[in-house]
Amino acid sequence: MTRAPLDVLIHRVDPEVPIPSYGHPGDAGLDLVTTEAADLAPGERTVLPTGISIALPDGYAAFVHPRSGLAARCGVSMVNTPGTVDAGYRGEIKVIVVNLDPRESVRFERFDRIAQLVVQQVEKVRFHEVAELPGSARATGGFGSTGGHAAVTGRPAGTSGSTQGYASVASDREGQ
Ligand SMILES: O=c1ccn([C@H]2C[C@H](O)[C@@H](COP(=O)(O)OP(=O)(O)OP(=O)(O)O)O2)c(=O)[nH]1
Repeated sequence: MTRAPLDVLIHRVDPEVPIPSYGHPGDAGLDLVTTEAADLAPGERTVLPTGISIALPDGYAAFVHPRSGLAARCGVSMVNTPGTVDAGYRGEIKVIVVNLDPRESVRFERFDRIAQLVVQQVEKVRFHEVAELPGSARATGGFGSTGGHAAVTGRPAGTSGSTQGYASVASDREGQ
C-alpha cells in the first residue's frame, strides 16, 4: 500500500534552485544540488550550500547521504555521512563533500547534484538504568568478533617485496 507523502515546508534560500525531487517513484532520497561551483583537489573537502532550508515535523529527521554514482565515478563522498538534519533546524542545508580520489581533482558546477536527502521518522528514547542488561546471542562481542577484516601488517598473500600494509578480508571470504 502506498503511503501518502509527508508534507514538509521548504524555503529557497537561493530562489533559482530547483525544489528537491525524487529521481524515480520508488527512490528513498531527494536529490540535493550545490548552488556554488567548486574545485576539489585529491583529498580536499569543502562545505557546499544547497540553497534550501526546511521545517520537518517533530519526530522526523533528514539524513544527507552521498550519491553512489559520484562515489564510484569520481571518489566523492561526504565527511560526516550521513549528515543529520534535525527537525528544529531552519538553516540552509549544507553538504560536507570530500574528494577521496588519490589522483584526480573534481569540479562541481552550480546546480550539480551532490548528495541525497532521506527523510525518516526517528524515535525518542527514555533511558531506564539497570545493574545488568538482559542476555542476547551476540552478548558483548563487537568489532569483528565474527571474523574477517584482520589487519595484516606485512605483504599481501602471494606477493613478495612489498613494504606496504594491506587489510585482509581473506578470513571473511573463507567464512571464518
Ligand atoms: O550534513 C549536514 C549535517 C548537519 N547539517 C545541519 C542540520 C543540523 O540540524 C545542524 C547540526 O548538525 P549536527 O547536530 O550534526 O552538528 P553538531 O556538530 O553536533 O552541531 P550542534 O552543536 O549545532 O548540534 O547542521 C547540515 O546542514 N548538513
